[in-house]
Amino acid sequence: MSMESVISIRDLRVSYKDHEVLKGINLDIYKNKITAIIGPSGCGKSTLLRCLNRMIDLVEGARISGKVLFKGEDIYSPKVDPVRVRFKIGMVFQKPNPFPKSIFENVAFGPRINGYKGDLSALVERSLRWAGLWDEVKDRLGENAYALSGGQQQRLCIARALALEPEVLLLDEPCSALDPVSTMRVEETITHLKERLTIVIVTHNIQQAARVADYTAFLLQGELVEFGETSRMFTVPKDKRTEDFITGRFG
Ligand SMILES: Nc1ncnc2c1ncn2[C@@H]1O[C@H](COP(=O)(O)OP(=O)(O)OP(=O)(O)O)[C@@H](O)[C@H]1O
Repeated sequence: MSMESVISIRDLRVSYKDHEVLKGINLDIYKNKITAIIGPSGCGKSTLLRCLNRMIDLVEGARISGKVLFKGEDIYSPKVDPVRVRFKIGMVFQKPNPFPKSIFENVAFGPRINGYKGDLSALVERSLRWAGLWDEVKDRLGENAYALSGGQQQRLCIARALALEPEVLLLDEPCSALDPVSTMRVEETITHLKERLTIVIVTHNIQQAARVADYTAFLLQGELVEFGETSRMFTVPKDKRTEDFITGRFG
């Protein structure tokens, strides 16, 4: 079966001032799959993720070259509006960052300012269901989001991203601030979500990649060492450096 690529990364290079941190990355992100980006601290995982929806534009001093094609169109083309890109390719960050507003408003806010014409309550409910949070919050939608636990806040941030109906969701170490039970809930949520959209997750946690990812990309010092199906890569890595990393010899 041939896989459909949603994002194609071609010879992507990023420098911060004179420091090149991504050195010509070529990678395809497949539709309705979960792709994990792993590698030791500082290898460029977050930088790569930020390039996929032009969040990198907001980083002062970052220079980028190469192409990121989203369904065939280069998102760095001058005629592309980065704000629209970020609607289509949403992002969830390491630390849950809900707005200091009600649970309902956190999810409704984006679609409303974006001129959503449909039934907002239905959209909020649907997004919270997809994020696996509805049952826990349905009777307290008016409460401040800060009253939720860290893990619930993170699922709320996922719901907030989903309310904009993205086709791809980028997650930057979404569980690193969470306890093991909350981590498990977020992982379950992500696993269900791939039926509806495409997911790219940066993780420090190799076990997490093994648990959730269909495909894994291993980065080292700004280079893509290896990419492939997670099950294959974690059992028969092609590169010695991949083997050393996943068996915990470094990183
Ligand atoms: N805004 C910035 N300005 C200058 N250098 C930066 C900036 N952001 C990241 N870097 C540098 O770029 C390199 C890659 O950083 P990046 O955050 O992408 O790596 P990472 O693999 O996500 O790291 P970690 O796992 O520690 O989060 C590092 O050397 C980092 O110090």
